Amino acid sequence: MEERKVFLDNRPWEEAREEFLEALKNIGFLHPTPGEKIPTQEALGRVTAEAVYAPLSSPHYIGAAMDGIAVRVEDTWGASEGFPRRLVLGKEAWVVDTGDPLPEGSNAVIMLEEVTFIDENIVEIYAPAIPWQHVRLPGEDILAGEMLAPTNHLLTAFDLAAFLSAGVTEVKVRRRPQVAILPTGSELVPPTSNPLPGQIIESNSVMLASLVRQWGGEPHLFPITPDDYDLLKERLKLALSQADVVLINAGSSAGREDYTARLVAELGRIFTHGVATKPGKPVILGLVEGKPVLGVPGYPVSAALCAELFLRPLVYIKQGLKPPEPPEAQAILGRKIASSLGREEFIRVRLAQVGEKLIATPLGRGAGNIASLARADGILRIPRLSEGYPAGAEVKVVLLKALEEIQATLVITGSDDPLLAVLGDALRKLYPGKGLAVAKVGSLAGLNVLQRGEAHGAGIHLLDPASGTYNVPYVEEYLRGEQVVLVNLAYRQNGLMVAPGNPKNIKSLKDLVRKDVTFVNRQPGSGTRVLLDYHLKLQGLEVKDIHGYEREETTHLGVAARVALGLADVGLGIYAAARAYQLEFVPVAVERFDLCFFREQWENPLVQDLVKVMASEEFRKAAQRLPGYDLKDCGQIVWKNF
Ligand SMILES: Nc1nc2c(c(=O)[nH]1)N[C@H]1C(S)=C(S)[C@@H](COP(=O)(O)OP(=O)(O)OC[C@H]3O[C@@H](n4cnc5c(N)ncnc54)[C@H](O)[C@@H]3O)O[C@H]1N2
Ligand code: MOO
Repeated sequence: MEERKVFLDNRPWEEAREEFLEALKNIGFLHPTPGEKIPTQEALGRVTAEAVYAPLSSPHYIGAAMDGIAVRVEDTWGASEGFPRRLVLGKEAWVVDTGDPLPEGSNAVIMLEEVTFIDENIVEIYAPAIPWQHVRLPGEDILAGEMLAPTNHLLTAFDLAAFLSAGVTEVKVRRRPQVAILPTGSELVPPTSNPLPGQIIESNSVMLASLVRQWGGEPHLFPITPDDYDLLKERLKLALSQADVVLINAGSSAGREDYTARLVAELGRIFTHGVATKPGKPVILGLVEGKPVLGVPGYPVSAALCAELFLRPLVYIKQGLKPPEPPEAQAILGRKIASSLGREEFIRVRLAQVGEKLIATPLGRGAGNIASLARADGILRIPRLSEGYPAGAEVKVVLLKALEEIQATLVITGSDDPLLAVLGDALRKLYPGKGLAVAKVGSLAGLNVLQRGEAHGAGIHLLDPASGTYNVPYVEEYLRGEQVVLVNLAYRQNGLMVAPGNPKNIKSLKDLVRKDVTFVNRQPGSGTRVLLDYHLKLQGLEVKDIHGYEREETTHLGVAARVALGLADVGLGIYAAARAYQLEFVPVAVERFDLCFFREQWENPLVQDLVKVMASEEFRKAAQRLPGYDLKDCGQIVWKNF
């Protein structure tokens, strides 16, 4: 077995990029791509390869700027309200429409509104005209020979219109930088809705290709290359013959089948293998046959970040552009975030405009969690030499979405439920541009988030075992002194999740104490645990008799996974979790899920729109796709203290 390099570099990414760009500059790679002529109509977003000059003036003839009559100024002298002048049509006055060439000899236009047609030959005017009034003169807009755009200019819709009006029908633009994308990995399969266990759907290429297009480049998508050194080598050579830059996706780390680094080293030179970022650590920056070859990690978020940091500048520079700085905003960190020393972390965050404050809440950090990148509103960078930030810290966030979109989005914290996504969808349908995002922290923690003013509302389902009532006792205790309203979202079924076919024939909570049944529980403090304990007590069942009661999971999905893997026979949770694991669901109890708002937010028009949507036919119809919900009180105020 050959020797493997296991330890990667751990350089600051800026330093690695700087060195790489310097090397590329020294070999002349950073010169912009050569020009190609394309029709002006197709040049939006392209970059000029040379200055564009106007062959024609615009306008290119003397024309009327208004509907009316063309006249000779001299013939209008002396006209006034008291002494109107009459002009003979066809001799002293000519009817013209906006844009018509001015008839020979005329030098002004009088607007229709200021003219009386006496008969078909005679018109009357009431004021003298001044030379060239309401007339567009040649070159007024563009002079023949004038420069319309300089070299290395990104073409806009307005440029294209200006070019065409000056007779520029073709423009020489930079050839789009060609980026070859080579997905690799024997586990990858082309996009499908029926992957087998162990097959990973190849999804990075579409992301990387779309980014390349957004930046102005042209992607060349290669087929999936299995982990085969020689085949990868062959494809890399082909890619180098077709593209300006080659990106090999995955196999960048130091595993048994991570060939990228070895291949780049064999064919060319590696500048960096490993940067001090999280995610994106095992990136490879190399040079083969005078062209950059980037090895980016396979995890989607790592791949996206590496492409942003190392590929994006190349695509811009090759077009003769400076990569634009992304927009940023100042935000307040909703909760504390810890980060490991030595690597710069790029954290996906959700942003919420609550009152005056823009609140940033960290989202999932896994490098494989692409949906959290899709949902993220921004990226928070934690420097290499920082261990993170406390809650409440002022931080700078790179925006992934427009601030107006973020400001039109309601953030509901607390407990998540699939019904909230359906509600958000209906909100978007009925009020385009408005949205709802869920920042799941659990019911009780949600009340805390509300108290800190970091979300607009909270979803809660907190059963008070003493009274058997929902939510109100908790709000009275935890939000004492605040003005609060509770609006019902739904009554939702909780049930027992069991293996398909219900092999242990579990019909109710009473079956949990059977000797042959093992249970998986939720953590203390979770709404589901409180619900379980309450119903056990009502039915006089003893927790000590439940086999597995002390085995805890912290999510509905965690419970479902355990049952699906056969590690437990049964757990309590919501229907959606059971369905995700194709488990059977035996309904046992109904809980009340309310949305909790402080008075200030209750009066927010966005919240009022949401409440209207809750009452809408649109939402109620859409909600039918989720079984196990009763919407009889949905949108109704169930309690308020102001
Ligand atoms: N012992 C160590 N293991 C790992 C290290 C390390 O330093 N020591 N680094 C970890 C880090 S950090 C990352 S990031 C990954 C990067 O690994 P690779 O670039 O070699 O990627 P793979 O292992 O092949 O793939 C990772 C993951 O991504 C999936 N993948 C790959 N390509 C695609 C694609 N085109 N579309 C969708 N998903 C893709 C792949 O199936 C894997 O699940 O290594 C850690 N390991
Ligand atoms: O650095 Mo890896 O890229 O954590 O995800």
